[in-house]
Amino acid sequence: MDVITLLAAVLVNALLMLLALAVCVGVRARGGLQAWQLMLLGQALGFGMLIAATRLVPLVTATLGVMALSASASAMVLTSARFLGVSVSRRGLWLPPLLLGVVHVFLFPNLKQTTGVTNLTIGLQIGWASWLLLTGVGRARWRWLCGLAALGNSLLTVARGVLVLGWPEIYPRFLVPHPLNIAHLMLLNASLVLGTMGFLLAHRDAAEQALVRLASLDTLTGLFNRREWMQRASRALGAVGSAAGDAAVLLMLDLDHFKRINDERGHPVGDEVLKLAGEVLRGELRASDLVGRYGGEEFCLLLRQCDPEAFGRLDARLHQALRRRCEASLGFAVDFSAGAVRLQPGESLAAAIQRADDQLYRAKHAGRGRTCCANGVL
Ligand SMILES: Nc1nc2c(ncn2[C@@H]2O[C@H](COP(=O)(O)OP(=O)(O)OP(=O)(O)O)[C@@H](O)[C@H]2O)c(=O)[nH]1
Repeated sequence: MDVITLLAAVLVNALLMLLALAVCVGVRARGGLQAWQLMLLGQALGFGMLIAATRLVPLVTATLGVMALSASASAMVLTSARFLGVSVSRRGLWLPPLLLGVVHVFLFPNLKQTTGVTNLTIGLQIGWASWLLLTGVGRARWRWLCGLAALGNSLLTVARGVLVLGWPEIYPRFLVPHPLNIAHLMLLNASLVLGTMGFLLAHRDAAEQALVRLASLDTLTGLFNRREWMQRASRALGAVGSAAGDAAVLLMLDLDHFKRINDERGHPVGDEVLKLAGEVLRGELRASDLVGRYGGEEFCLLLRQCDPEAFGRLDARLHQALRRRCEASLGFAVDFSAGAVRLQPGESLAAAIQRADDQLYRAKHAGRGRTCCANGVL
């Protein structure tokens, strides 16, 4: 089989996938997919230059070709890191292509050395990507697909480097239709396709997770929205019913005179107060407690294992923390009224919320800035 044809096939394949990605997800696809588009572009440019090097100023075209391939391997590392949500050294990304270019110029046209250094460098770069992918956390299928494709590619590239440096007499020159060259280019082509499929899956997973987050969180405060909180609280309530003595408390909390804050200081300041309230609630509660924005300036809390003494302390802490946070950040204090009930075995969430709301109503009418409790909370 003709190696130039295979090289051209890699080039065309990379360009077609680049085009398909641009059409399907756009050239400005966020995060990892954009880096993968750069990786495909680097492959196309690199192999295009290597083909050109057979006819045109080989020193320049071959050097630019290996630099493009090395930059493309860096883009593969960047793609993996972005999808895995890890950071990688920037220097580790741009230094190999630059160094490789310089070294290539100095060693040219010594085939053994240029080929050895090029293959070892690019092989190790791809190995870095595969290591990130295969050791990353999570059970995502795409991680294994891309990681194994990169591992195969990396091992074969490093092996070529070792072979040419150690046993140059048996190393097949790149353009010779030797089984090793054919196998390498076929594997490279397959790994480009598998990598593109894998990272598209990763892109879809990330979009799905973002949608789930959007559907379950309140955008202003970052707390659970009403629907998500109700679902989680219902599930927890089931557990409370079965675990006698869980001593769970439901607390409904409503910021005081919030309309006045909006009217007198503006809606953006009102939004800031809501954000601070969200931060205070997140900061003061335990991981096992469930907090959500119930609507407007109203919040719902389900406090597990909350005995009367602990509840008294928490309630005082919440009132004080909100006043202090608003005073420090906005220059005026904000307080809240709240109603608390202890969950009864077998009680529905709706019934418990209604009881807590009655207590909240009492707190508002008793002068605000306080928490009213049904029997048994304190
Ligand atoms: N800035 C801002 N305001 C909101 C948001 N959601 C609801 N509000 C406002 O919250 C205000 C709630 O007003 P009220 O229900 O009268 O309550 P209040 O003024 O706190 O009175 P009390 O609860 O009796 O102390 C209304 O003006 C709503 O427009 C929001 O996301 N941002």
